[in-house]
Amino acid sequence: MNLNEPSVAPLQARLLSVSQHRSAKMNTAPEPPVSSHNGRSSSSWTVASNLLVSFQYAWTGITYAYKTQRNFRIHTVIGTLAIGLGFFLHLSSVKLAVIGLTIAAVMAMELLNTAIESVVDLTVGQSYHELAKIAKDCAAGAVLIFAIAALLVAMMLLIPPLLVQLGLVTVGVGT
Ligand SMILES: Nc1ncnc2c1ncn2[C@@H]1O[C@H](COP(=O)(O)OP(=O)(O)OP(=O)(O)O)[C@@H](O)[C@H]1O
Repeated sequence: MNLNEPSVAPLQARLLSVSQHRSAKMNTAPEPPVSSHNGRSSSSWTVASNLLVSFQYAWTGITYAYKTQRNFRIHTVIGTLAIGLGFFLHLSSVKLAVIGLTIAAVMAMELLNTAIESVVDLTVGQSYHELAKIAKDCAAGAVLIFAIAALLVAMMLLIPPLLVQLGLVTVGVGT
């Protein structure tokens, strides 16, 4: 393909834009750990030998997402505040469970989004590909849907008893 053809110009511009975006992101987000793990270099890997090692791998993924993904940190903080508020308002255990599950679902979605982004980047690198865009946009859309649902759930379960607690509503709503 001749990259100087006029029809390729938009593609080149898009490629440059994505490349700049990736570079900017790489300046703010730490790269995955490259140090040795369990005595092995990061260029080798091993199947988890037991349940504890599996948990360690999972925890590594969670901490990686926390360190590198701003949205994951936001969800963590908001989720912690929502659960804390739920306890403060003496919500029933069922309502606390619903809030907890909803928050967990959002954070799990964010982890899957990060996983998909990593696999896409691993596959296409810095090059622009329409399927890479679709994969990343759909993964981001999935997170957005869950985040909106979590917000609605939290509003429905937390706001009525909060208004009662603040004395703004006197009827027995909520808890
Ligand atoms: N290789 C690619 N080819 C085409 N488009 C891409 C490519 N990489 C990223 N994009 C586009 O750029 C957007 C941002 O991609 P990026 O990998 O930076 O995600 P992000 O902004 O870090 O997302 P999140 O905030 O969910 O972590 C994607 O949603 C996609 O539209």
